[in-house]
Formats: sequence, C-alpha cells, structure tokens
Amino acid sequence: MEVFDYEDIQLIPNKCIVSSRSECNTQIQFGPRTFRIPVVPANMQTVINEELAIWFAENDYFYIMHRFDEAARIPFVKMMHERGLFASISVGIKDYEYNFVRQLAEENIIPEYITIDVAHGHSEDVLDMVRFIKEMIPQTFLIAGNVGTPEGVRELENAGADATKVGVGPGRVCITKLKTGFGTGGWQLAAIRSCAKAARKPIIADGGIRHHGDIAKSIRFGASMVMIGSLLAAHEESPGRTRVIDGRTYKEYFGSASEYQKGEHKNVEGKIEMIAARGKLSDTLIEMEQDLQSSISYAGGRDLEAIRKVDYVVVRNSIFNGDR
Ligand SMILES: NC(=O)C1=CN([C@@H]2O[C@H](COP(=O)(O)OP(=O)(O)OC[C@H]3O[C@@H](n4cnc5c(N)ncnc54)[C@H](OP(=O)(O)O)[C@@H]3O)[C@@H](O)[C@H]2O)C=CC1
Ligand SMILES: Nc1nc2c(ncn2[C@@H]2O[C@H](COP(=O)(O)O)[C@@H](O)[C@H]2O)c(=O)[nH]1
Repeated sequence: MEVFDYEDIQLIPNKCIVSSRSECNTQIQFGPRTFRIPVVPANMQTVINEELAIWFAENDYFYIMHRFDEAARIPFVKMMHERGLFASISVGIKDYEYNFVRQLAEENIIPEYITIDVAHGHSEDVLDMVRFIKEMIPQTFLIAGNVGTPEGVRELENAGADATKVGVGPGRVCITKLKTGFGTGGWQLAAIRSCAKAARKPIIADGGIRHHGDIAKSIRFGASMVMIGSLLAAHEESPGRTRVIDGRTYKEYFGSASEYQKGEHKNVEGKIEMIAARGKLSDTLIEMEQDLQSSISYAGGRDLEAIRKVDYVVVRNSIFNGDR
C-alpha cells in the first residue's frame, strides 16, 4: 500500500467553470439531513457543549454531542426536539449503555444520530452495540468507530452501522501511537483511502486535520464528513477552560482518553494542550466554507463531487515548500 499523509499530497487543478467561488456549493447530505459543510466538530468536552450544539443545529452544521455527561443525554435530546432541532449524541459500550439505549427505545426518545465513540472500534463489543442499537432504534442514523482498516469498516457496516469513523491515533492530543505503537498517525490520509475503497456507506475522516485544505484532501480520498478537534477548539465560545500564561490567553484542549477527562491516570492515551485563544467559531467555519468553495473551483466543478475526481501527486512535505 502507498503510504502518505495530508502534508504529502497536492491536488492538481482543473479548468475552472465558475466566475465566482461563491457559485460553489459545499453542502453535503449525511444521513437524513443536509449540512452546510462536510465538517463536524470532534465529540470532545473541550470542543462541544450544549450551547454550541444548539447553535450548530440552528445554523445547519452537523454536530455530535460528547458522551461524558451521561445523565444529561436524555434531557438534551428532549430539549433539542422541543426546539425543533435534530439531536445527535454519543454512546460508549459499557453495560449501562445498554440500559440507556433501551430507555431511549421504551420512552420513544429517538435521536436522529447516535455515534458509538470508542478508541478501538473493531471489536466484538462494538459490533454487539451496533446490532443492539439497530434492533432497538432502527430509525436512528448510527455512526460507529473508530477503526483504521478496511476490515474494520466492513464489519461495522455488516453489523448495521450506517457510517463509520476512521482514525486511530492521528489526533493532535493523541498519544496512542506513542504509548501503544499502533494507529494511523502519520498515514491517516492513506488509511482514509483504503477504508473508503472498501466502504459501501459514508465514512468520517477523524483526526489529523491541520489546515483547511486537508478537508478537501479527505474528500478526495473518499470521506463524506471530516471530524475536527484542535482547529475548532480554543474559540471564544469553546468550552475549554481559559488560562493566562505569561500574559497570553490560551484555552485548554484535552484528549478524551487523557487524565483530565478520566479523572485518573489509567489507560491514558491522550494529553492536554494549551491553544492560543482565537476569535469566533462562526468566523472559522465561514472561512472553512470559503476555502472549500475555492477547492471546488480549483477542482473544476460546482460542488463537492468535483473534488472526488481530481488527480493528485505525492510530494513529501509538499505544502510547506520551504516556507516553514
Ligand atoms: N480516535 C482515537 O485515536 C482515539 C480516541 N480516543 C477517545 O478517548 C475516549 C475513550 O476511549 P475508550 O478508552 O475506548 O473508551 P472507554 O474508556 O469508555 O472504554 C470503552 C470500553 O472499551 C474497553 N476498551 C477500551 N480500549 C480497549 C482496548 N484497546 N482493548 C480492549 N478493550 C478496550 C474499556 O475497558 P478498559 O478500560 O477496562 O480496557 C471499556 O470497557 C473516546 O472518546 C475515544 O474516542 C481514545 C484513544 C484513541
Ligand atoms: N488517541 C487519542 N485520540 C483522541 C483523544 N481524544 C480525542 N481523540 C481523537 O482526536 C480527534 C481530533 O483530532 P484533531 O487532530 O482534529 O485534534 C478526535 O475526534 C478523536 O478521534 C485521546 O485522548 N486520545
């Protein structure tokens, strides 16, 4: 298999067919709904909270609420539905999660999207949860992950997952690759490609996005949606705590498998980073949309489909080109 990552790839421009980038449509249908851009904020406690989830849903962005405030999940789904908004939540695979799913079904509280959020998604326990959710609440659009192989994608799909999430270890605050020696860190884009070739359903590229152009590259190699943590953290509205260090303002961004999330140092596979505080999240999302419109114009089309067909070259560390 050819191995490469985001920084090693350049997409090759085609003749432009629009007069303005504003003609390019970045919308994506994902499950039962259509969203403005193929981007979803990571379901992490320093990236999303209830206020942001409401804002994302109101503004036609996809979101996935994290699973770390377990008791808040049912009131959250009800609150979103009372406001006429879609509900998208995460679950784990521990025994009590079966009771949670059973309660959703019995009380007819049906989130439009559920994501099974586990580090090593290619496992019998995750496959069991996929089958259980599909049996109890077949109407919900079920995302399962994370995996890093075509076999993982196919097994989750065959068990009933409607989409799979690909990425084991490429994240900014991930230390899985260092602590275990495993993962797709350093070749995440190649992993997206091999998983997408095997997939019959949509995949979400999760982790390792460092520049807006990486979104277009993910789409080129087969992703339908791109999950982003660090680039969407540390904004004015972000839930991470604010810290002032040497007179500069930062916001916390920590891994879901870090001791900051877990409250103990056990099976730690994540760390914390202080990210310099930036402006409004809505401005970053608009910029992502504009950059993606530009990507579509370079691809020679009017919508995301154009990006999927472009040629590319592998040039190691090409994007920096001596500029760093
Ligand atoms: N995308 C990525 O690369 C990674 C993401 N994460 C994120 O961190 C959070 C915590 O993840 P996770 O630890 O899976 O969730 P949990 O701590 O909720 O673990 C889920 C269950 O899976 C078991 N489990 C976890 N890892 C393994 C493994 N390698 N082999 C066998 N059983 C396992 C756990 O048992 P036990 O704890 O006893 O082993 C537990 O019963 C999630 O939000 C996840 O997305 C974490 C690491 C990598
Ligand atoms: N190995 C770990 N991966 C983690 C942890 N917490 C979250 N994640 C993954 O990272 C992405 C976000 O990546 P980014 O490069 O955009 O910052 C997130 O969606 C998870 O899949 C963790 O503690 N360990």
